[in-house]
Amino acid sequence: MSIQVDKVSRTFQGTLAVDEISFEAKQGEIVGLLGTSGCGKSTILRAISGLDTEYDGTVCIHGKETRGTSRELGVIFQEPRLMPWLTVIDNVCFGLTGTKEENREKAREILRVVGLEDFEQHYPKQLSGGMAQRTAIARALVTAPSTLLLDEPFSALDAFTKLQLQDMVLELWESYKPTMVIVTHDIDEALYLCDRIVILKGQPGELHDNLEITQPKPRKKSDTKLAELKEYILESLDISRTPKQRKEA
Ligand SMILES: Nc1ncnc2c1ncn2[C@@H]1O[C@H](COP(=O)(O)OP(=O)(O)OP(=O)(O)O)[C@@H](O)[C@H]1O
Repeated sequence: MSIQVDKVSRTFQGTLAVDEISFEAKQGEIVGLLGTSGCGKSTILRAISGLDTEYDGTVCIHGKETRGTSRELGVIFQEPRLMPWLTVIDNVCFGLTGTKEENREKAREILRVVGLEDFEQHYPKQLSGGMAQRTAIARALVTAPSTLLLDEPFSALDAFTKLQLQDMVLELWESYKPTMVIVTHDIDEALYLCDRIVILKGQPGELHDNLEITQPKPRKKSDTKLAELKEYILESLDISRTPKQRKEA
């Protein structure tokens, strides 16, 4: 499924938070929404997900204007949002419509993919942060949604778990190529995962750049082209200089 965001603006209590943002995620692309804090990345993702409908402009999913949630869209948030009274497997099954056995079979398959097959009877409080987030990823993926929206999915995790889960998401993407939009603050993460990076800047947030990243995946973290792109992004966001250097420029 492709996603077209066309001139989306959002005002909160009379204050413009994002101003006419437009971009496209083509079928099977991973698009990163990158920008400094408060520029409106999550606001845009909430408009795409349909969790927010009070925006101006349009969001089209596969060419059709949509406003509101859809089963075609899987959403993964920064925190796992698991139901504490349900086991791992029941959290993953929640929302599935098949028979109990069918649902459990599907859930077990995806729990194997995320490496949690031995923890299906655990409750959320018995899991580490990374395991809880893997459960949330399994829950979002169990319906094999054609589009996945991820709002800073790894930002609460330690550096090693974050790298592992980035690779896991890439492997899952390789397996059936869903369209993905991922909100991140992390330039390295965006350069590692994304086919396109949409850069927002300012308050209200405006579209600043739209970069296509053509390096084949999986990518080497040491790739010189990616290092050049990182420098370019840092400079364009004006964060490669100290406040003193900015003043002097
Ligand atoms: N429900 C809300 N009510 C009022 N203002 C809001 C609301 N949601 C977002 N905003 C404002 O909209 C702007 C954009 O917020 P948003 O959370 O989309 O930014 P962000 O780029 O995702 O930030 P961060 O990277 O810090 O999570 C901010 O100024 C924020 O205060």
